[in-house]
Amino acid sequence: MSEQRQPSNDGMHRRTLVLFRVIEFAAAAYMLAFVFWDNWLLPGAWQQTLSWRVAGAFGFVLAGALSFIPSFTNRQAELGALSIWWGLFAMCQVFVLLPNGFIMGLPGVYMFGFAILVYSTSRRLLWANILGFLLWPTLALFQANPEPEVWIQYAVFLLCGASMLLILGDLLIRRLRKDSHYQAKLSHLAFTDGLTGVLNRRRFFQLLNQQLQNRSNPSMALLAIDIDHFKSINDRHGHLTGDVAIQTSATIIAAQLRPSDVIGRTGGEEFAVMLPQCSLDNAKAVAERIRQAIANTPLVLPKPSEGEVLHLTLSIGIAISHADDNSESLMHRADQQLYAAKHSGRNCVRYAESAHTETLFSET
Ligand SMILES: Nc1nc2c(ncn2[C@@H]2O[C@H](COP(=O)(O)OP(=O)(O)OP(=O)(O)O)[C@@H](O)[C@H]2O)c(=O)[nH]1
Repeated sequence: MSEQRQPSNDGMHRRTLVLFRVIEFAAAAYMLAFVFWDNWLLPGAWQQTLSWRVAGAFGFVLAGALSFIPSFTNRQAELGALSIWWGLFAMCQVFVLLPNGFIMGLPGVYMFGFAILVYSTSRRLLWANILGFLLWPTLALFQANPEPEVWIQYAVFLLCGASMLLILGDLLIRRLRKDSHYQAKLSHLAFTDGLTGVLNRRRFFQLLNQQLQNRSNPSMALLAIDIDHFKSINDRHGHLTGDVAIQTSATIIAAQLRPSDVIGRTGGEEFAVMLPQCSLDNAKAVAERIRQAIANTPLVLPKPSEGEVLHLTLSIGIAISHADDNSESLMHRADQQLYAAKHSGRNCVRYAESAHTETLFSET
């Protein structure tokens, strides 16, 4: 039926990507800077820990660099989580090697814990991240085999940290979901015609222009559709009945289309249908199917004309796109054919063989 695409969120996507790269490269710089910090605090310790710090920094640089490869750019959350796990792992190895490293390392573990929250964009990732948060320090603890009281102290801090991250992560995920739900709702409202549920005029023409700019597409067909004598329906039965006639027409037209076809309401009782990759012969068949479906479906009227039956008819104009068309020129040709169909007595399909000829295709 009608295509209801989400708006592209390119601006936001680019900002997130830039933020991701800044975080990754800043984390790498931080890892390396602490080599010198340790040397100042603990003279000589940096030599022991250098390789793990460099390895940690390498993980961050790698994640940042991968984000420049197009196939990875949509996987920032997973990439970020992996790099943070790796950073945490490298940092835990550093703690094992430093005297009193575990006590000194707790703030660092927490810092990494909070960093993984940035990349916990789904519940699955949140759980995986919390597992990483618990796993690496515990493994490092086994390696270091410290005094029992350090074990207990560490285990308590880790479990407190993990539960805190779980609560915060869950709150963040709820917020993210609410935002994206709200965004989807807003774009649905902005792109959809309130009466019929098909695309509104603005969105239809946006998509039409996009299709026409996509030069890899062969010719497309555009149908301009208008309900015949609609004013008299309103005048005789009232606007409520007129609205029902418009809604019913949209539903019947949409039911005749392929999933890749797009229908929009372009005016009061006017619709347009985009048929991508469609020859004139196929477009004529679709238009004729639509015309017949409407003509053969009697509309049972609502109150106050309950019980009465109305027979709607459509006039349809077809235009086939040229290489240099934009939405206006293509719509203009389809409209010309629609007016020709109206002048030929309505309830028929008209199309142009070429730019200069027009042919009456069907008539009842
Ligand atoms: N009920 C209802 N009527 C609408 C809506 N939008 C436009 N109209 C009415 O649609 C009618 C369109 O009439 P015209 O443009 O004269 O066309 P027509 O009577 O269909 O005549 P032809 O197109 O020549 O067959 C007008 O009376 C508008 O007020 C709407 O959303 N609901």
